[in-house]
Amino acid sequence: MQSLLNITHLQKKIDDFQLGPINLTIESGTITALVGNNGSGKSTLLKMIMNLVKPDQGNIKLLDQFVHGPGEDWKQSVAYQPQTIIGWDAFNGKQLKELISPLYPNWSEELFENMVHLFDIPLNKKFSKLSQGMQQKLNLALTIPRNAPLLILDEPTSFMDIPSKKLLIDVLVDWMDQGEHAILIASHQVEDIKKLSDYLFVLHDGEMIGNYEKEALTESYKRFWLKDTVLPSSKIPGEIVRYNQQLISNQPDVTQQFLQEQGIQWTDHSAVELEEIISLLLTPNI
Ligand SMILES: Nc1ncnc2c1ncn2[C@@H]1O[C@H](COP(=O)(O)OP(=O)(O)OP(=O)(O)O)[C@@H](O)[C@H]1O
Repeated sequence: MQSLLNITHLQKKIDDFQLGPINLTIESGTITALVGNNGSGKSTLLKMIMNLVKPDQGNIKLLDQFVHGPGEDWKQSVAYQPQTIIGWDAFNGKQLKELISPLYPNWSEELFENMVHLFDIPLNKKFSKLSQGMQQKLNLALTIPRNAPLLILDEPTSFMDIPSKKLLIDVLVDWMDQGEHAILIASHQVEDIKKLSDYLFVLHDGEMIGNYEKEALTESYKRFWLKDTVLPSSKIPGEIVRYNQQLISNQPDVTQQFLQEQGIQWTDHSAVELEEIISLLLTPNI
């Protein structure tokens, strides 16, 4: 099967910051959350996919076309919402829609109008006069209806109020049901990641930590509540972290076997919240 996005051995150095090597494949029908600490390279990676930043090494293919090659047909396969938009300030929403919509053959006027109504976006106000949250909403209403196979969103909800964030999740889930689509979304919002994503692509200080299937990731972490026993000072197999009588493991079966063998008793074990798992992945030196 042909992948929608294929990134291989991608590397970029900016001053003393090293991004990659990165390998990532995205298939149609999936949502990938791009998760990382501040300055980990999320926006830089998205800009490289959009050919706005040149990689030092590696390749990016969108529907089998090299993004950094001579052709530009790949641009029809992707809709991108950057964190900040330059050049829109002097235009109102209606004018922006008239400028943008003819560029996209699959543009859905119906979806645009629905989003304007849902988010109560004033189309006659200049972009520069809108609040930051309203700018994000208009930006989304001008991006999602392009109906490109791959939708790339860079922190789309950072200024949006809580009800609007929930509405956007519904819009994106509906949009995924409407055709052969995929989403790559950079986000620090745990709710977005929890509710939307099938995969979590995790970056830490430019290094690729992994691309995890969300359900498998959450199932692989367990918290053991230990009885009042003295634990060995060395790391227990599977141990990620321990605090007081709690031990978090990402290989619960191995940990459980070790505890049994050592006669270390525990009263219970429970699931670990995705938010805590992400924090643990992003603090690899604990
Ligand atoms: N134009 C630039 N000039 C110099 N350094 C840059 C430039 N763009 C990015 N960087 C550096 O690259 C690194 C990654 O930045 P990037 O914006 O990609 O991170 P991020 O993961 O999106 O961060 P955040 O979560 O804070 O939005 C940072 O160290 C940043 O300072």
